[in-house]
Amino acid sequence: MSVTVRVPAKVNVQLAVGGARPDGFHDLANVFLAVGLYDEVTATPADELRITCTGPGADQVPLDRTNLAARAALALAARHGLDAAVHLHIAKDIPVAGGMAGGSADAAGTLVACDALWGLNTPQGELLDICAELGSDVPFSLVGGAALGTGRGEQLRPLDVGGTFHWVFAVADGGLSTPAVYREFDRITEGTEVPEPLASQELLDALAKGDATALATALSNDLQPAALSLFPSLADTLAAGRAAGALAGLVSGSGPTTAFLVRDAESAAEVAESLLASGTCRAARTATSPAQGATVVRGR
Ligand SMILES: C[C@](O)(CO)[C@H](O)COP(=O)(O)OP(=O)(O)OC[C@H]1O[C@@H](n2ccc(N)nc2=O)[C@H](O)[C@@H]1O
Ligand SMILES: Nc1ncnc2c1ncn2[C@@H]1O[C@H](COP(=O)(O)OP(=O)(O)OP(=O)(O)O)[C@@H](O)[C@H]1O
Repeated sequence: MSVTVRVPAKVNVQLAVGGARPDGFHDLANVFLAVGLYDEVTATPADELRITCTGPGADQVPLDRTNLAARAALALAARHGLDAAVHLHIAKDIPVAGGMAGGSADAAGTLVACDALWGLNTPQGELLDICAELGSDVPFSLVGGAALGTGRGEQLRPLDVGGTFHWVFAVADGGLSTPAVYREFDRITEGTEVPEPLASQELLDALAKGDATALATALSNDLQPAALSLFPSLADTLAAGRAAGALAGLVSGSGPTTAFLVRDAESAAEVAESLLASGTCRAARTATSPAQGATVVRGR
C-alpha cells in the first residue's frame, strides 16, 4: 500500500528582506503564491528509509539523509516514536535549485504522505511546527494558496486571491544556492540602512481582486539584485520575457528561475515560445495560480 501526495511550487510576488539577524536569517515580508507546477511524493512501507527520484534535474537531488524529504520523514517518525521505514519516491517537476521551493515541497509532501501511511492524524499545527524546523519555505508548501510569511518566512497568514493568475517560468541553465544569494544581498546592502520589511498594500489588494495588471505593477523581489549579480545573464532572460509581451517579470525567490506574469493562457503560450526561441533559458513552463497545498492524490 502506498500514499501519493502532490505539492505545488511557489513564486514570491513580493519578497521584502530586512537586515541580517543575529541567527544569520533575515526577517521577511514574503508574499507567497502557490503555482501549478508540482512534485509528487509517494510513500511506501519498506525495510528502511530509502529515497528515489525521477524527472528533470533528478541527478542533482541527493538520495541520502540530506534530502529534505528524508529529514521530514525522520522528524515525523521521531515525534511519534516510530522508525522511518519508508521508501519515498519523488517524481520531480519543480526545477531543482530554482528558487521555487522544490525541496521544501518534497518535505511538506513527505509529511502528509507519511502521516497518512502511518495513520497518525497529526494536527495541522504540529505538522506546521515540523515544517518550520525543516526550512523557512516548508510551511507554505504544506498550506499552498497564497500567504504572507513573516519572521524568516515561516509565520503564515493566509491571503485572499480573487482570480486566476497566468505565469511563464523561464528555467535557467544551472542553479543558485539560497544561502549564497542572501550573503550577496548582505554584501550589496553593507553599510546601508536596510528598512523593515513590510508587505505592500497595493500588492495585497491586487491579489485579492485577481487584477493581473495591478499585480504586475506591484511585483518586487529584494533578492533580485543579488541573484542578478551572481547570475548576470538573467537580465537577458528578463528583457526577453518583457519584450515578448509579459506584463512584468522578476526573479523567483532566490532564483535563477525567472517568473513572468501574463494576461491569459494564450499570452502565456506566446511568451513561453518567444522565451525559448530567445535562447536565454533552458526551458519555459506555463502555470496558473493559486494552487492547492500538499494534497493526497492516491492511497488513503
Ligand atoms: C528565498 C526564499 O525561497 C523565499 O521564499 C526563502 O527565503 C528561502 O527559504 P528556504 O530555502 O526554506 O531557506 P532555509 O532552508 O530556511 O534557509 C537556508 C538559508 O537561507 C538563508 N535565509 C533563509 C530564510 C531567511 N528568512 N533568511 C535567510 O537568511 C540563511 O542563510 C539560511 O541558512
Ligand atoms: N527533495 C529535494 N529536492 C531538490 N533538492 C533537494 C532536495 N533535498 C535536498 N536538496 C538540495 O537542496 C538544494 C536546493 O534545492 P531546491 O530545489 O529546494 O532549491 P530552491 O527551489 O531554490 O529552494 P527555495 O526556493 O526554497 O530557496 C539542491 O541543490 C539539493 O542539493
